[in-house]
Amino acid sequence: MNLTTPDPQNLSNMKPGDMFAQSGSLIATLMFLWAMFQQYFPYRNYIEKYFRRFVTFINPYIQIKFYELTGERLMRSEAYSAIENYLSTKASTQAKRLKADIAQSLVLSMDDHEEVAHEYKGVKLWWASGNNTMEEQSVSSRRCERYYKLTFHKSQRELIIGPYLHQVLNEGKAIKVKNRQRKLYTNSGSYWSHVVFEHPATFQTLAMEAEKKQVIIDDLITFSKAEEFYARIGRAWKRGYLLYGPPGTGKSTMIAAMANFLGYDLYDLELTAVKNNTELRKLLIETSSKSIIMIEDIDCSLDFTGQRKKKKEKVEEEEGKDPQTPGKEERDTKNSQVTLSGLLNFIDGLWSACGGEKLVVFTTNYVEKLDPALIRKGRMDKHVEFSYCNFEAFKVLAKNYLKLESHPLFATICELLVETKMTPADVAEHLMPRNASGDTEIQLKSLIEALQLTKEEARLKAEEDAKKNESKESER
Ligand SMILES: Nc1ncnc2c1ncn2[C@@H]1O[C@H](COP(=O)(O)OP(=O)(O)OP(=O)(O)O)[C@@H](O)[C@H]1O
Ligand SMILES: [Mg+2]
Repeated sequence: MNLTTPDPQNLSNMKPGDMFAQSGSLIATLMFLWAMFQQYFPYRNYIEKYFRRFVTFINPYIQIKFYELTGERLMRSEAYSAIENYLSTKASTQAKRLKADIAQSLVLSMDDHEEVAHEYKGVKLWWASGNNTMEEQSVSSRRCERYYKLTFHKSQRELIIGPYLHQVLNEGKAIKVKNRQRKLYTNSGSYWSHVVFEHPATFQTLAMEAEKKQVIIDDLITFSKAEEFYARIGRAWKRGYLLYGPPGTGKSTMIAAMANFLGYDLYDLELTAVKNNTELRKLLIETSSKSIIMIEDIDCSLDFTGQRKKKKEKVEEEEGKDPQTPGKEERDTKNSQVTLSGLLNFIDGLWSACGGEKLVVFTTNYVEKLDPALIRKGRMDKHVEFSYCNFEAFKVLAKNYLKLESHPLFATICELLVETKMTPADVAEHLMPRNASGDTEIQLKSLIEALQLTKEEARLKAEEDAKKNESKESER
């Protein structure tokens, strides 16, 4: 037998196969002898135990197997799928046989019985994929038990089992979140149903001052990385946003951009369809982590305090209407008994912490109508005002819609936007393509005309209001 001693310096970075080759296939010989032994020796079970102990003793490598299915109910193991995702980014450059799947984009992972080598902090380790075909006991069928096997030198045990595996699992989970198909949930009663979320809005295409946008982006990044911070200060990992401003100024568009930016799912909660606080709690417990829960037009979702109802009845009486006849808003909300305290409980109660990493976003056209308890800091941490289109927002729209960075007509538009209130939605409408020729001047001129018209209308209205005020004062 030709036995060579491996260099101890390189021992821990040597592939197990190379190591055995260098040691003159000692183990292969032992295995052969063992096979012979098994066949002819009657006390093989007893000896097998000692033989395995001996092999383990002389083998300097540790192997860890991560099986795909775990538990009595054979659920897919989280560790397995995290490793699969982690290796999909690392292995696709090394492995020769890959499996392909499509989530948000093409995802490649190692095929069965492939092996790739890695290095972590100068230490070599090997990942291999494999499967065992198992006979099912209860059902007369076979199932395939997939696994990933990690091999490393036993001198590196602490480094690999500790920091390395921690990194693999975390990175793998993050890749999974990035690659998954995100969902848009809506509730009918106390049940969520979902479709694939495919809104194309991004912060880049959102017409808003660059500085204001950056503040929001930074806030979102800080939030998404603050798991440890929230745990340390003992607060649920969630953040409340209140977006307010006139219709068509981009509140809903911004929520879609936030979801795309963070890679979160979106839950569009229709409060008027929720019967009571119990149903609300059920719905909210079912929301997953890494999600945005949005409640649009919160001011007209529910009659939270009763005060508003009284106020409204008073106004209707003043206007000579019968307060008993329900308006549209009331008809919508009368089936719902969700209360303000029910909603507040959800925002800062115990079960809002379930799952963690959630944004709660409210939108309204009338921030002044909201109950102060609902929007105080700590509940709605960040208030973002959406306003009429200014020149900076217009330039974003012109770039998106017309691919224009500048144009001689921009100066006129800039002047008009200072004097006129037009929403980004209306501006965008004028920038939509009008003809196949792609002549952008047509859109810009159409916008200028609309701005001039709006300006004139506003001037006439202001004159009319002034006259009314004058006549009221002269009456007094
Ligand atoms: N700031 C913006 N940036 C880019 N597009 C915008 C912006 N504001 C409005 N739009 C365009 O106008 C349309 C309507 O905007 P959006 O639904 O976001 O308004 P909103 O503020 O949510 O209105 P509402 O208060 O009525 O719900 C969007 O589809 C988008 O194309
Ligand atoms: Mg909206």
